[in-house]
Amino acid sequence: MSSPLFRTRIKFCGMTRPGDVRLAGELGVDAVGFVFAVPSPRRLEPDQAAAMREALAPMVDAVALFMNNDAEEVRQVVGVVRPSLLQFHGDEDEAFCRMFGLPYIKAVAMGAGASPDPLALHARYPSAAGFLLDAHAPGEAGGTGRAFDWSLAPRGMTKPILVAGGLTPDNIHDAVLATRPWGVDVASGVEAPGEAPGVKDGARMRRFVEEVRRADCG
Ligand SMILES: O=C(O)c1ccccc1NCC(=O)[C@H](O)[C@H](O)COP(=O)(O)O
Repeated sequence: MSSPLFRTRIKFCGMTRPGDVRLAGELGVDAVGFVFAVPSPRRLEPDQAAAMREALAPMVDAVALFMNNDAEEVRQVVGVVRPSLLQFHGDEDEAFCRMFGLPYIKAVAMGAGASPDPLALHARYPSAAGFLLDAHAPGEAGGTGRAFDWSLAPRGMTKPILVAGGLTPDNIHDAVLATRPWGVDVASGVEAPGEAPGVKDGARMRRFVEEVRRADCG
């Protein structure tokens, strides 16, 4: 997608500290993600995420991320955290994804050379607000720091596409130019080296945003 007025949306995922959430807003990031997927090292309890939501600037989306969580847990998170968007990474079907009455993004596994058919995706999830192309293989968790082959990103998707997986300040410029997505999503690529997963690095966050904006001008 390119137009003089277009800007690539940015989501920082797997936030675990209020200060990182605050900085994301100041940097002009469009959305932050709170992870409730059981296998994730970035997993939060609902009340932790609710506390971090308080640090969120106005007009920045709070996204709640799930992977095969049961409906009761999703409902509890929706009630306590009040996300504006849901993101599903598991085997959830259309009926499950839509039952919470919020817009949702469905993650699509791009690992192991997968090359999904856009028509089939739209047919399977007609109510999805968009799709997130992530580098993990089917059945695996995200947040791996691995990239997928961007040339396999499906073309001709009519709904917004987010590209994710292994994005960093060093490769995001090329990733945006290669895929021209609606948005990009990053977890480990803006984290502080040597720190626990979820601990973001202010300088990396800033440089990531700068590089996306540079690509938007290209
Ligand atoms: O981030 C996680 O720990 C995670 C766990 C289980 C399912 C999904 C998860 N993250 C999803 C995301 O949206 C990440 O931003 C995406 O996978 C990219 O991660 P990274 O390669 O670390 O930038």
